[in-house]
Amino acid sequence: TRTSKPKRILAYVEKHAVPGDAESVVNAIDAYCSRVEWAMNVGSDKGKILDRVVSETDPDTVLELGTYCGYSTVRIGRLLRPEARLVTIEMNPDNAKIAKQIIALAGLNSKIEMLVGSSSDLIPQLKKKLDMKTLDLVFLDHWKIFYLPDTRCLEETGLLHKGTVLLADNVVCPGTPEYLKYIRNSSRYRSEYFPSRLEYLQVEDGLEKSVFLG
Ligand SMILES: Cc1ncnc2c1ncn2[C@@H]1O[C@H](/C=C/CNC(=O)c2cc(-c3ccc(F)cc3)cc(O)c2O)[C@@H](O)[C@H]1O
Ligand SMILES: [Mg+2]
Repeated sequence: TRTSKPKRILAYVEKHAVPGDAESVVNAIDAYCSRVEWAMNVGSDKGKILDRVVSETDPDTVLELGTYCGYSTVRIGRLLRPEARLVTIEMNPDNAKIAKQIIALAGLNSKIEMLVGSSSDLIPQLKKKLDMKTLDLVFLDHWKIFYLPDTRCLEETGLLHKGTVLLADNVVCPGTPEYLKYIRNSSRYRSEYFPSRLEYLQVEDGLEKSVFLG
């Protein structure tokens, strides 16, 4: 069937990345999306901030909302300890299929589990399904209107603990106004904005890091 952008990204990664080398997978996607066609990966500028937050948090359990092609999934997974676990949720089965192959190529299958479905359906099941005690880090990068309802759901299902870090992409572009208004005004979070650039462009964007205070 006709190719899609995720399929073209996978083809480029298969050609240019080194199997088992997660760094080369990240670099291959960045090379393709900066030279050939733009794609909504967190990218290397915001990716460096993501790397620092992941390393400082040193999480045992990570939840990613919105896998897309798996760029940030691999970016996060490559920094996790062997016993750490990353669950990534993706509702588009075509994207999930591509991302699974990219994650496998990066050699990260042992640390990463992908759930195919809507986050609003799957978050309530996380607690029992994966024996998820609580989450140490959540990376929000799915449709921007879902950031707030999913955060509320995470609170209500008891998946957040004192110190859980929420890291949200695109709080400037495309923007997540309702989420920012809630999280910055809530006494249950301490938030910090990290200014950066929209992936592969010179447009302002940034990440919002919010620590749950319990
Ligand atoms: C509730 C639910 N459940 C499960 N999967 C879900 C889900 N909601 C979405 N997904 C999945 O996640 C990805 C979608 C990501 C959405 N990201 C963006 O829209 C985005 C857009 C830009 C952008 C910036 C400037 C422009 F001019 C145009 C676009 C940049 C970005 O970084 C983005 O992340 C996609 O794979 C979708 O299936
Ligand atoms: Mg994004």
